[in-house]
Amino acid sequence: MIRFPPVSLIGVPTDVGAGHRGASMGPEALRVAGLGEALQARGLQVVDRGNLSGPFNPWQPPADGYRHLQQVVAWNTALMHATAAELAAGHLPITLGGDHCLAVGSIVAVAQHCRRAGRKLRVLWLDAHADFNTSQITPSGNVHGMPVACLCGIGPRELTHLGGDSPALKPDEIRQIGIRSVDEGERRLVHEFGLDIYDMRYIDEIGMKRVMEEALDGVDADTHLHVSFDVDFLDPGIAPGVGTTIPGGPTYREAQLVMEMIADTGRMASLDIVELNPAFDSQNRTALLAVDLVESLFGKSTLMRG
Ligand SMILES: NC(=[NH2+])NCCC[C@H](N)C(=O)O
Ligand SMILES: [Mn+2]
Ligand SMILES: [Mn+2]
Repeated sequence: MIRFPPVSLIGVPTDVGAGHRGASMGPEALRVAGLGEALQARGLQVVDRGNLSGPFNPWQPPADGYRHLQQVVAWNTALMHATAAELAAGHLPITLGGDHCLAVGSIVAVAQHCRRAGRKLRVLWLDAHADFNTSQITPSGNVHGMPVACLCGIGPRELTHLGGDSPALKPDEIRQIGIRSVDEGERRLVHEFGLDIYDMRYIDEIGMKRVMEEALDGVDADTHLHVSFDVDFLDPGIAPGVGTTIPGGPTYREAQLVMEMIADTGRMASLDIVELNPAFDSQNRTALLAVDLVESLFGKSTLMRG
């Protein structure tokens, strides 16, 4: 049995970084699907901090390559502070998104926490997308397609400097898994930065077990493992409730294996659950699936052998 610290749920009802409205209903859908109760049933101490507040946004078209940049900055600033407070208290923060632009705020706080404690950081980015666009190359202007680039130091100053002068992440601290949609210019940039990407072709060829062994290689007792779980990572056949569905994602079994192998490390210390969009879901099934997978992240297993 892995021991986890008390878990804090931080709702962040945003869709300001997305191309469709509705991810702002994500935190409530996860609550309705029983996330808190499911973790409590696993013996965890869970506190729901409710939702952060931020600017109301009338929906606007992109300006200068970004949609809603100022609102994105405001929400991320709030999330960064909330995450930092939970980590300082020794808790395991779970961001209930909200769209994936939020990973800037959560991961900046996580990275600062690790630097201060002299701990190693490994980010696992579970996603259909690399989220490595910039205002020059984005096809959409949606900031949820840019957080990894911002964390690595390229993007609008307000986001690249959210936590101070140096970039929050070094490219070798992140592993991206499940990737199957990368835009033209984004592809070049990803290669330039040398990001470690386990795309679906690679997963097909070598299998999820080996992919996870590689992605988790080097994670040790001194590593803080942050999981950024974009629900569109999953195949849309099982997870239709997202704004940007890309076919050909991991199956239920593959996703379970990912979560179980992360749990086995015993090192997960923070988590984002993002991009759930109830407006595209039916009967909350994608939220229920996310809760099921998060239970596995926290050690629920049907394993009989071994
Ligand atoms: N977190 C996400 N769902 N990101 C989707 C990004 C889609 C596309 N690459 C874009 O920049 O617009
Ligand atoms: Mn995505
Ligand atoms: Mn994403």
